[in-house]
Amino acid sequence: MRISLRGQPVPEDTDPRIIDGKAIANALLADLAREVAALIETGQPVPGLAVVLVGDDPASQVYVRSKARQTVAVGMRSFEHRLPATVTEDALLTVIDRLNADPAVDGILVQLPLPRPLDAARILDRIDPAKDVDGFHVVNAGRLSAGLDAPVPCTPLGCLLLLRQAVGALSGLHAVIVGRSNIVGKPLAQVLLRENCTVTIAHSRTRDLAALCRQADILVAAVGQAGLIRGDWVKPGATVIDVGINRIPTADGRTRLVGDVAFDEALAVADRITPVPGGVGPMTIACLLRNTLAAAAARRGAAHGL
Ligand SMILES: NC(=O)C1=CN([C@@H]2O[C@H](COP(=O)(O)OP(=O)(O)OC[C@H]3O[C@@H](n4cnc5c(N)ncnc54)[C@H](OP(=O)(O)O)[C@@H]3O)[C@@H](O)[C@H]2O)C=CC1
Ligand SMILES: Nc1nc(=O)c2c([nH]1)NC[C@@H]1CN(c3ccc(C(=O)N[C@@H](CCC(=O)O)C(=O)O)cc3)C=[N+]21
Ligand SMILES: [Mg+2]
Repeated sequence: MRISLRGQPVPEDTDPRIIDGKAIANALLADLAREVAALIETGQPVPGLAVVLVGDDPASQVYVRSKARQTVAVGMRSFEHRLPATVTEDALLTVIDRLNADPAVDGILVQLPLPRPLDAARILDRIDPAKDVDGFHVVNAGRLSAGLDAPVPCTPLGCLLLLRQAVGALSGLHAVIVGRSNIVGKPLAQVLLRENCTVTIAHSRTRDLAALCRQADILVAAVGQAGLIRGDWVKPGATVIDVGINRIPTADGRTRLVGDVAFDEALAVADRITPVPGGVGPMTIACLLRNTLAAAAARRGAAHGL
C-alpha cells in the first residue's frame, strides 16, 4: 500500500504506475464512436464486423459476446456466425466466402483457437485481406514484416498504444517479448522494430530467460502461464506489459483472471505495469473496432481521422 502526501492510503487502481488499459480503451472507443458517426453522416453505409465462432469454448463465447456488445456500442453493425465444433472445413470456408462477398461486412474475425482438426492457417488465408481486421492473413503478416501498410493485429496494436502512452518515445529501447505466437509475439516484434526498439523474442527454449528479461527496458509477457515472470526478472525502471490471460482457481472455489507476471512483485520494481484484467485485454477489443473502421473507410475510399 502506498501512502499519499496527505497520509491517506492510495487505492491500488489509482497508483500512477499501473497503466489503466480500461480507461485508455474507453477513450479510444469514444473516438471511434465519433468517427463512425461522421462516416455515416456522409451517407456511407454503417460499418459492419462479422465474428465467426466455431464450437462452444466458454472463454471464446465470453469474448465474442463482449466484442459484439462493443461493436454495437460504437455504432457499427455486428454479425455473429456460430457453427458447431463438428463443422467441416469446406462448410466453414463457404461461410467465409459469403462474408467476403457481403458488402455489409467490412471486417471478418474468426475466433481462435479453432477446434481440431480445423486448420487455422488455411481458414484465415481464405479471408479477403481487405476485410482481415485481425491482420492474421499471411499476406498482411508478410506486408507488416516487409514494412508495408498493413492492418496491425489487435493485441500488438493495443500494446503499442499503451506503450506510447506510458513511455512516449520508444526508439532505442530494448524490448524483450516472451512468446512467439503468430497472433501476439511475432507481430508485436514487427511493430516494436518499426518503432526502432531493439527487439529480442524469447520462447520456451530460451536459455536463462530470467537474465534476458532483466535486460529489458520494455518487458512483454505473452505466454499463458500464471505468474511465470517474477519480480527479480524485472529491471528496475522497466515498463512491463502483461498480455497473459490465465484463469486460476481461488480458495473459495471460484476462479479469477491473472496475467503471466507476478504482479505485486513486479510492481515493486517496474516503473509502469499493465494489470490483468484491465490492461491489454480491453485495448485488444478497442483496436479490433479501430481496424474495422479503418477497413470500412478504405473499402469506401473515405477519409477517416485515425
Ligand atoms: N490480452 C489479450 O488481448 C490477449 C491475451 N492473450 C493471452 O496471451 C497469452 C499468450 O497467447 P498466445 O500468444 O496465443 O499463446 P501461444 O500458446 O500461441 O504461445 C505461447 C508462447 O509462449 C511460449 N512459452 C510457453 N511456455 C514458456 C516458458 N515457460 N518460457 C518461455 N516461453 C514460453 C511458447 O513458446 P514455444 O513457441 O517455444 O512453444 C509460445 O511461443 C495467453 O495467456 C492468451 O490467453 C492472447 C491474445 C490476446
Ligand atoms: N481471431 C482472434 N482474435 C483475437 O484477438 C483473439 C482470438 N481470436 N482468440 C482469443 C484471444 C484472446 N483475446 C482477448 C480479447 C479481449 C480480452 C479482454 O477483454 N480481457 C479482459 C477480461 C475479460 C474477462 O473477464 O474474461 C481484461 O483483460 O480486462 C482478453 C483476451 C483476443 N483473442
Ligand atoms: Mg491465444
